[in-house]
Amino acid sequence: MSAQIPNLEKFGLSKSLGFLSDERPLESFTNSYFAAWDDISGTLPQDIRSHEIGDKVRRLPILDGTKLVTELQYRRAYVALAFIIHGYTWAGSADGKPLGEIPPQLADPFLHVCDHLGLQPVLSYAGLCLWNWAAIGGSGSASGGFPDLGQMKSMATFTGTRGEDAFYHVPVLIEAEGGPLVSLLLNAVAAADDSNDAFVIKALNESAETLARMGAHLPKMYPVLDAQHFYHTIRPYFGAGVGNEDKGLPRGVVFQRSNGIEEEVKCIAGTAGQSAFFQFLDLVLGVEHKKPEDAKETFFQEMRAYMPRQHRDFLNLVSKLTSLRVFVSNNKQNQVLVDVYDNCLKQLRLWRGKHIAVVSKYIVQPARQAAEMAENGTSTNGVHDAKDEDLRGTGGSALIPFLRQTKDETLGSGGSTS
Ligand code: HEM
Repeated sequence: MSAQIPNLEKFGLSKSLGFLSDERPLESFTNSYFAAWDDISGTLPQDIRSHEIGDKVRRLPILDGTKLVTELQYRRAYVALAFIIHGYTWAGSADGKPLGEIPPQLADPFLHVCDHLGLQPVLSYAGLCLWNWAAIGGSGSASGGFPDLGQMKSMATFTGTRGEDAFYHVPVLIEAEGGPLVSLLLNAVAAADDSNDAFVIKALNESAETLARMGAHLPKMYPVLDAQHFYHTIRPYFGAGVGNEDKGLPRGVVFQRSNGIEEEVKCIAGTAGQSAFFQFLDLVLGVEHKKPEDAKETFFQEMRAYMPRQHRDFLNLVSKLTSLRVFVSNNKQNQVLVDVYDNCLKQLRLWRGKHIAVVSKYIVQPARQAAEMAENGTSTNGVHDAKDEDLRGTGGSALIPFLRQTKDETLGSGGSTS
């Protein structure tokens, strides 16, 4: 009897695009009632530069979030409101101090939208990447496939630069490339349950090829996104309640409701570590990550709270399936099976190695330079704590040791890493 494989459609997932879903994100609201949110999110880079964002938000009417109808409208609202809230927080006041109190014009609808989508009230990976892309001038590439980096635009950004677009869209390209693996690997799990070695071998071979193609998208970031621009100008806008207590958000982020109630929240900042796709790969392939000694859960378990409810529920079901690692270790006599499994894990490990190089360029190196400048007294932006503080990931992880550990845990059968 085949294993109970979850139905992708029920969780809003696509057979070809995986967690990106078949329906493309809305570029604007079809209901003109929400036009004010489109307007503010559309001019965010200019309003941030001029610090007009604070006044614009205060002049906003309180729109009724319960008038949103479809999932696409809710996602559009999440992207627009989350970007406006982070822009308001970090650039809303002319004196440069963050504004940790979010007024009812944003608080009321945003908390409703997050509740509906099952998301924490903060700009997370779904808002930065999954639901924040469109093809420039139409549906896709000239050849009819998924658009490439130069053909994509964001619905919302903080700086309006192509570099910021690339930071959001390279993950989208990787999710799109890897999308077919969701149904393929689930079918492989079912085939393993039916002792169909031939199908599992074919699926693992295809998966290894797809993982290699996913890795080829990562360097696309390099020519478009400048590391200093990312580190000093874009990344600070992702800042959330956790880790910014001494940077002007002592109570985290406080949502002021129109009924007078204040809701204090401390969330971590958005990171691609919140991608459900990579957690899916780890689960079906049987990659296990250890939690730090002093922690209640792994980084990956913690990140599930920051995924849309549908994605979290899907992963919970997948985590109950028997992984392909178990099937391979029960069939060690089939050397072809062992080899294709090991090759697949090797490709995932290589992807993680390439990702570490990206993180080194965009966080570790600029953080070191900033720390050196601060030590030499040549810093102009008051960065004194780069060594201790900024070498943590956006999601709060201990960055390079964490990413190395994650890569090293991506083992082949019998613990192989070659
Ligand atoms: C400038 C580009 C990037 C930077 C600076 C960056 C930074 C980071 C950091 C710091 C972490 C550690 C977790 C944390 O946030 O605390 C992380 C994890 C992660 N990132 Fe990235 N990242 C970048 C690009 C990407 C891309 C393009 C993807 C593709 C979807 C991606 C996927 C992941 C995943 C899946 C993890 C979890 C660790 C793992 O599974 O290996 N990142 N990233």
